[in-house]
Amino acid sequence: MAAAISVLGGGITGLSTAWYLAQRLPPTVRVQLIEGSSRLGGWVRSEVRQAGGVSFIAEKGPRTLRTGNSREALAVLELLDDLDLRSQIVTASKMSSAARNRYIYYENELNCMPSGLGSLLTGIPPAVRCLFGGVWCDLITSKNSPADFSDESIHSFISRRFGKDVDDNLASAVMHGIYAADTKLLSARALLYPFWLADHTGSTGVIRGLRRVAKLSRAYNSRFAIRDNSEKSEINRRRAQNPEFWESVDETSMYSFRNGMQTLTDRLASDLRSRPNVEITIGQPVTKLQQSADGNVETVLADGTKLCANHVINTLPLHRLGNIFEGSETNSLIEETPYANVAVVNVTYLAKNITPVDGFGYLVPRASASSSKALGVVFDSCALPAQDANASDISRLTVMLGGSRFTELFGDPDNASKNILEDAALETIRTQLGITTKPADIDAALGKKCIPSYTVGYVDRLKAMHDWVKSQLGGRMSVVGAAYGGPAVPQCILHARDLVNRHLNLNELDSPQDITGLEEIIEGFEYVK
Ligand SMILES: C=Cc1c2[nH]c(c1C)Cc1[nH]c(c(CCC(=O)O)c1C)Cc1[nH]c(c(C)c1CCC(=O)O)Cc1[nH]c(c(C)c1C=C)C2
Repeated sequence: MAAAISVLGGGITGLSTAWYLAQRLPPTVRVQLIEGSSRLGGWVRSEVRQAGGVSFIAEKGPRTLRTGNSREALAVLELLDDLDLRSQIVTASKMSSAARNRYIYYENELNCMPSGLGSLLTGIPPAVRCLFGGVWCDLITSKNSPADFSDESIHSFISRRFGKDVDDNLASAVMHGIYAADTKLLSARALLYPFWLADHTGSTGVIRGLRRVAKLSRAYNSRFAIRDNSEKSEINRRRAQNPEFWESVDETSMYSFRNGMQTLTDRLASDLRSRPNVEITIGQPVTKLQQSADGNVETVLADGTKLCANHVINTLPLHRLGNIFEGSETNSLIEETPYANVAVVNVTYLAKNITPVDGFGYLVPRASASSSKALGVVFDSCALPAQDANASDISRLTVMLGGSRFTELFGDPDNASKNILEDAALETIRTQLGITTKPADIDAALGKKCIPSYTVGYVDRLKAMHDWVKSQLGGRMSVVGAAYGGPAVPQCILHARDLVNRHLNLNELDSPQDITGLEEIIEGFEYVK
């Protein structure tokens, strides 16, 4: 058999994994990308819609990317550079209202989050006041963690150190905006690691402990910070080649593309299609993964086709993994990781500046949950006005509904009614933003099981997953994606790039490599007291 690698899943992780492989492997090695649904791109979906004679974009999944000097932000920028997408970018400058004004819906008002110490001088909104008491609480409260514990919920951790209000008013809102999940379930160890470590490894409280912890969390931080001279010189080379682009990036706080985020996945897909060593199969879910008689990996598809490869890189979500390893025991990460259901309702008005305030949008904390079915609202037109170039007199908003309360509020996600979701979005806009105008367009889409929840015990379960992956298919499988290295688009892309580099550094893809893709993530959570 000629050398081949299979990549399972055609979302942003699968596409970028296949792209890095195709880019870096010799053309004699085939890359097989397999997607079960009828389209590539996964949760990244930018729909072009029309109303009142104008067309506009409705993002159904992630909608913006951040700039900055982190490895993940730079990995995306490098990828855009390679895909020649620089001219498609639309940006929000660091001085824009979208970059500076982010709100929390608290006590029936939009509370603007401080964007620096200066902004505190103009008044402290009610939602933020608990922070001062919270800091004081941490400074004066002696160590109060149980002697022997390995993890706790974010809610428990924050309440214990900073007071319950800091979670109820602020942290729960932030976690809604990232994971669409409840801090009572999410893991403090996994998601607030430096803070958790400061508390866990000392007796001085979290804030005083952070300085000491900088050393202990070096392995964790090294996942996010530019590592060595070769990474630095690569960025410098690109800066010298395209100085205007990189200087404009320095002024930017976030960006997307003129025609939405799908520009990125579409370009990855079209680039892959143009490569003779890449084969793409869509519309065929994987039903089974097994070792073939010659020791390689056989991917069995729904129509019975068997694709053989020397190695398989699995980007499928955890809830799809269990049933393709027939007869083999799975592990706790696969069995116990819940995924959030989020309804994304795009609402468009034929009027400019319809929101009472300018900004990125707002998040709803637990403290306001009883009066809100929404997790938050994004002011899309305000965040990236350049996306409305074809229709300057419109306002696009996105209402996010559901999360851990989806079933309680809207019933079984499998039977969720589009009308009920759209009505809930309009009610949110009317009661929270005071907008009573009829929209020109409204469209709800359900992201069923779209974001993995890193719940309490995640780090230990990740280690079990590492051992399990190693034991499968004779060491010829690795995993990558939103369930492991973080759910953000840049995290998925960076994880894919790091994994491909790790594989290629070993060189011999036709023998078992024993790389799981989880090594660095697990190392990040290790420390010596
Ligand atoms: C479909 C809804 C999503 C919610 N969270 C995510 C999605 C796709 C994933 C996500 N969102 C953010 C991050 C952190 C990384 C980052 O760039 O900051 C992740 C992993 C932050 C974020 N939250 C919202 C936006 C517009 C962004 C920027 C990145 C992006 O476009 O996804 C708004 C928002 N997202 C969700 C809710 C409930 C919400 C509320 C206003 C859930």
